[in-house]
Amino acid sequence: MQLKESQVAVLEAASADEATSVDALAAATDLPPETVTGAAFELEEADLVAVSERVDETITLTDEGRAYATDRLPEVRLYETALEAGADEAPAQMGQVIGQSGLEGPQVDIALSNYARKGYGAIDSGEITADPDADPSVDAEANALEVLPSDEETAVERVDIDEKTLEGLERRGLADRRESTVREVTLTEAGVTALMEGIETAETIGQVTPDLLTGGDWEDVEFAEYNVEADAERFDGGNVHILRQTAERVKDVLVGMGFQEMEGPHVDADFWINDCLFMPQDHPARTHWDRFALEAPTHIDDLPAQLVADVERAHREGVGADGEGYRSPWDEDFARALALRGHTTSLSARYLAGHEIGEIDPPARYFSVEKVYRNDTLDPTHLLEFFQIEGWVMAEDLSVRDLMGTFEEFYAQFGITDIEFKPHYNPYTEPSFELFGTHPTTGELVEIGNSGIFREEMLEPLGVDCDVMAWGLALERLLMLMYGFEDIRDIHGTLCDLELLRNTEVTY
Ligand SMILES: N[C@@H](Cc1ccccc1)C(=O)O
Repeated sequence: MQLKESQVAVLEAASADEATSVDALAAATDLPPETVTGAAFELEEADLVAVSERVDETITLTDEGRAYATDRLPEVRLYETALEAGADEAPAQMGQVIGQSGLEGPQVDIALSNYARKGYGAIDSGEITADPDADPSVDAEANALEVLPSDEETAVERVDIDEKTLEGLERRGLADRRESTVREVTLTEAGVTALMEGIETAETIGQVTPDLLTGGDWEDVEFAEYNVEADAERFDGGNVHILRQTAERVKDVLVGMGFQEMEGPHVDADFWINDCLFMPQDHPARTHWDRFALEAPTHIDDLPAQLVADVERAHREGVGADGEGYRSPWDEDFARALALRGHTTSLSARYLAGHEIGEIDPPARYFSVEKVYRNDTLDPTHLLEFFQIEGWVMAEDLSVRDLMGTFEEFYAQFGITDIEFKPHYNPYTEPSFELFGTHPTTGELVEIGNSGIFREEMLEPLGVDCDVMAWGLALERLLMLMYGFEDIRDIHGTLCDLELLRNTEVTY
């Protein structure tokens, strides 16, 4: 029998009595694992070996995990120092204990945040106590760090550590879990017979070289076949960001619900952002604290004169027999100031006023999924810019039931079926509702949007004489509910979670 060199090597290294892993065969034959896998499959085809497959989970320590495996966990070091300082008898000064513990930088925070959680003691107004009954030798995380292998080479198959502890270590970034397919090769009877009868090596060429081509040898040699199933190195290619993917899904869903898309400027006149929405000019959101003003140009050139007059009248005098308006100053120059839009309701105002695509007749439904800008403080749920899912429905007779039903239908498409509503106030809607959803891992209520039915004072000057219900929903918060991350910075910016961005598939 004649076989390729790699096949002969694998056949000779394999055994009929026990299964040998591809990695072990690679070590024994000095061939790369992908070559061994290829040869094994070819031999299996010829019935000379059997190949079995299983998925193994390997767990390794990260750099930080390795450091704690040697130096001990920060919270354990804090506990031991606290004991030395007598904190099991009387509270000790925290600053002093930390100083003595030798903990530095971020390790201090890590120690503090795990100390009480693990029952080592309490920390209160600058003082620390140590629970005399706590016992670091039964600390599940500390013990796990000791038995976990420290590098890929010695990574073991699923060690005997309970799931909760492993999850804890992973969350703290101390251990990494990875799944891999392990293939094992066993000689078949035919394989054993073939080996006994003797096998000749037929040389095959894996790669065409310039020498082969110029020398003409390519005509005589045998080329190896491609094996598309061979194990290959893990490769992380480019990917559409999940925020962008989800924005596309949201658009698809809304188009499916009969909505048309609005477009408009990111920088707009306060007139469209605020005045058309019956937002008084002295509203706190209109101060320089909240908005990003433009340095140049500072003002829009022109605004529709009749509309400006109608909006000004609504602000000053109100609308309808009982309307009172704000009876406060209204200044066209103030309305013409340019800013980055703080919501995309500016687009709704432009479209409803007939300023974009002409007069719109009921029934009509419009949406946009676009960026808005707010001068907020950065925290786990706020960024300076985010995507708003804006939308409105214009019809003769609309009620709160239509509004709630629309949200239920929309969010159900993303698997979210427990929306809650809270009465709210907006100058431009009455009634108004905030929307909440439940975070899938923390169980906390997360605000996901704001909505309502546009009031007369807004619609009359815009020339709309039927009902309009409307909303602005946060795309990033929808993502939070879908994928369970807790910090918006996991998907944005320098702190983002690359694994999450690489591995998350957007489904709906
Ligand atoms: N503009 C509101 C959302 C909204 C739009 C339309 C009607 C009601 C509320 C916000 O940004 O929070």
